[in-house]
Amino acid sequence: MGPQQLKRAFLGFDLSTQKLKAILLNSSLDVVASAEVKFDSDLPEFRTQGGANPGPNKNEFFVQPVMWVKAMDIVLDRLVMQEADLSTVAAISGSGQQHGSLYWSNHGVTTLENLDPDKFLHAQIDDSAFVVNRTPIWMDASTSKQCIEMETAIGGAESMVEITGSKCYERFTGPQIRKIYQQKAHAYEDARRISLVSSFVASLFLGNVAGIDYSDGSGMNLLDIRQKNWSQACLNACAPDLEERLGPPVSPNTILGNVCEYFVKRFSFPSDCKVVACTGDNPSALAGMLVDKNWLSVSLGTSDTLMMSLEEPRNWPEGHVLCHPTEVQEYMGLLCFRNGSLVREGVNKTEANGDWQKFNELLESTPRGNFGNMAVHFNEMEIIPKAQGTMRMNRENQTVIKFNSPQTEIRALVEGQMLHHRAVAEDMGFHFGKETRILATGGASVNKSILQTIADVFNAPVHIQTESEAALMGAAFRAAYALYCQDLEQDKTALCYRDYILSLTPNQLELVCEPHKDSETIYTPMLQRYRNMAKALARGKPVTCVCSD
Ligand SMILES: Nc1ncnc2c1ncn2[C@@H]1O[C@H](COP(=O)(O)OP(=O)(O)O)[C@@H](O)[C@H]1O
Ligand SMILES: O=C(CO)[C@@H](O)[C@H](O)COP(=O)(O)O
Repeated sequence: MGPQQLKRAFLGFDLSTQKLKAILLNSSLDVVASAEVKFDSDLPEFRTQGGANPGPNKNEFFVQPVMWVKAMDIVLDRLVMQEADLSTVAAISGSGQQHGSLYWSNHGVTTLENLDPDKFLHAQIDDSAFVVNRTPIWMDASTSKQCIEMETAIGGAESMVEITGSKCYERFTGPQIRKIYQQKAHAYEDARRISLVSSFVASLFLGNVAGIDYSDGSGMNLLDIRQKNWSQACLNACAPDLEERLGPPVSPNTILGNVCEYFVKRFSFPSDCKVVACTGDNPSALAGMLVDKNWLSVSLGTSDTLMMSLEEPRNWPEGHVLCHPTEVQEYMGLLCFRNGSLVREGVNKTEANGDWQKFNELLESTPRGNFGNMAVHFNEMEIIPKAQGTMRMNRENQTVIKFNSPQTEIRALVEGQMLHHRAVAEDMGFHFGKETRILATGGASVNKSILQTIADVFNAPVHIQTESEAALMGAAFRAAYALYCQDLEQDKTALCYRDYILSLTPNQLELVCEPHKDSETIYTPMLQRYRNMAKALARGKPVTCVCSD
């Protein structure tokens, strides 16, 4: 490594549901600075709760895109306050919450191309930069009509799965774009370009609307995941003249160009600092986890997700197959559960005064299996199964309104969530056996009591990494790898992504929880009971109640 390379740093961003995070890694991929902006508390003027605003209609959720622009101003200033040397940044990449979309006006695109370094980004990229100022995010589940229309237009859900890797899901970008086309026809007409949250992050640094990468693009019901191009049939089923608004999709390893002058003048980035295509936060987490194919990756962010690498695309009736974020010939499987951290946070507030330590003490004070008391908490419309509501069942299989102790409530919640995740994964053909190992990441992965419940319910050891934010690390790692590939150009001896990153930094995995010996005996029968409860909720079955457990 030459002296210039020794000074190289890599900058990663993660614009997820509740915050914008940034991390600066040196050439050995050690963390040298990090900063974050929490939307609810740092930007209260946008009145988000858990990073989102509820819309006027049922199942609608949105964000004002200017909030994300403002967050970028603040997070960069916070890095500078830590004396992070941005003049050494050789490459930048990022990740973003999946499926959310931004609609650039003509004026917005022109502004982006001519940013004035004397002003904050948000003073320039303001409301007038977007034709939709309440922009839909992944939590929005209001597009059932558009999902049916798109699937019908291309010959049914199976065809949609075959082409795009997923049947139509309400939060996916295609159905969301179609809703805007139908309900805000003028805005759609005026939208010059459409970005995903991830490609929006890249666009800011590029000073130009950036291409959508194959991996995050797989969460739109628009990309042909085998051909790695927009599917004409899906575009036609969605909205007119869409291809020109999306621009050509790009490989996640693409160097999009140099950072724009704004960042050179305002923050002293080198003028040849590269902007690498950004991707979705779940693909980015997989890129940050660096595990091989025997591992199940679990992200406990706002949503809970399960992820795994796949050599070939599969046609799953539920769940998602995405293009892989680092191995261009490969794919990844993704299951997303919407009722994750925010539901745990809610129960923590009511049962333990919002104190996670107390929450954990109560969880640990109850036995595995919770004496047969079980709960399903789908506070918001769940993704698989499509169901909403709460159900509690005691050991006699009677539904109850509330359990009579906070500890029973807490264990029923956490076991219920993990049983849900396991049941859905098993129903899709996954087998959790002796060889299964789990790697956890995301905000709730710091909680060992929750991780122990995962170990027990999945009957598999659970590990964590030194950095609990795999999506953020994945962003910076991908920036480093893209630069390495560029340096080697056509060299066929180039290391693959994982080998290259591991050649610079060891993947420090810490085994945090092993399953108890009785786990399988306890949780196997509970899985079937759980499935019945979730099915009853999905059918909207009226609940017959007794008073308590
Ligand atoms: N000690 C903890 N125990 C359980 N959950 C926690 C703990 N600390 C943070 N969390 C959860 O982490 C969530 C945020 O995770 P994070 O990965 O930052 O979210 P996102 O990436 O979706 O913005 C919060 O909603 C919070 O409930
Ligand atoms: O919708 C999905 C994945 O399909 C969500 O996982 C979003 O990508 C939001 O991620 P987090 O903020 O919860 O990490």
